[in-house]
Amino acid sequence: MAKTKSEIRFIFYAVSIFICYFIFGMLQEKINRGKYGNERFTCTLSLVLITCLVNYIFAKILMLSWKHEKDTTRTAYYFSSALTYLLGMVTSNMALQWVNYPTQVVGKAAKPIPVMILGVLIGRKVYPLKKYFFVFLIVSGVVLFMFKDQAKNATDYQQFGIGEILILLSLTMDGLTGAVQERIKSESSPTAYAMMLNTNWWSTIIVSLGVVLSGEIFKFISFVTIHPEIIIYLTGFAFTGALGQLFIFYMVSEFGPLPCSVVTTTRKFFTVLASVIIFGNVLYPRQWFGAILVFSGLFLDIFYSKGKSQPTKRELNK
Ligand SMILES: Nc1ncnc2c1ncn2[C@@H]1O[C@H](COP(=O)(O)OP(=O)(O)O)[C@@H](O)[C@H]1O
Repeated sequence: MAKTKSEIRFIFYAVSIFICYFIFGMLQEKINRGKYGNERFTCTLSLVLITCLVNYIFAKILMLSWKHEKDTTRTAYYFSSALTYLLGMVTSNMALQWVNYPTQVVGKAAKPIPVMILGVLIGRKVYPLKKYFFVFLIVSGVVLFMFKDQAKNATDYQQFGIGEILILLSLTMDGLTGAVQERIKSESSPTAYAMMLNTNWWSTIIVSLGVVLSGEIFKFISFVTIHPEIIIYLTGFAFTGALGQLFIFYMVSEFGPLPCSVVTTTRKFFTVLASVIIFGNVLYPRQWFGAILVFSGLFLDIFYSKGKSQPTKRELNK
């Protein structure tokens, strides 16, 4: 019975993440890759500051409404996961100044891999061998499905450059965030709200310093004054991000960072799949193969990994 309930919650969180981040993704592209007059928006730190601040306020409001158990998580854990979470966002948004949106999304679709590897090396998590295989199937399927063939024109051919390095850095940061979250989850099992509140509190402080010390704040204010139309995108971006993040933290605190990254990665796949179906585009054989890999990986994972996860300390103490 409890099992079915937790499965229903998993599906509910996953669908909510899909919906929120679908809108979030469109706005992210609009903000980072859109043209404003003949200018581009490049205030990445300010953008991340808005995200963290709104996430913090959102969690704070939610926490006001009911009583919570005392959170015993070490501040050093929250601080380090906040720092890597922040660097992960800064580098992935910065990458968009060098590579286009599909390239960034395909690159970041590999997220479950660093989350898994660093979760084992640093987060003290143990996975059965088959779990590596299923995750590998899902990630390779998503990447195959979304990967765009290189442009035939030699001048369009892009070298491995700053954008790609930023994506790799971002993936490493995401993996480290997951690893620290894994430890938090197993040592003190805080609520989703407490995790969201503390992570965003520390990241807001760190990124505020960055925005002020780098002087980006002035550039941001002048950009918004000249192009006020961006405010509506920024508002929508922050709001859908905060709502989506609430479900992300529900997922992380209840099921862990790996299932969470598998959901966010398949979300990207389903977004592209839906647009292919809606616009009646034909799938290339490579995409068919990718889709089969994704569905096989998901299917196998659901049927063979069920109930095999390590219980948390709190569950053991119950
Ligand atoms: N484990 C996590 N802990 C905290 N925040 C997360 C986590 N996973 C995702 N997020 C938040 O959700 C946003 C979207 O994540 P995701 O869909 O994986 O896309 P991205 O490729 O931008 O990382 C991230 O920018 C981050 O703010």
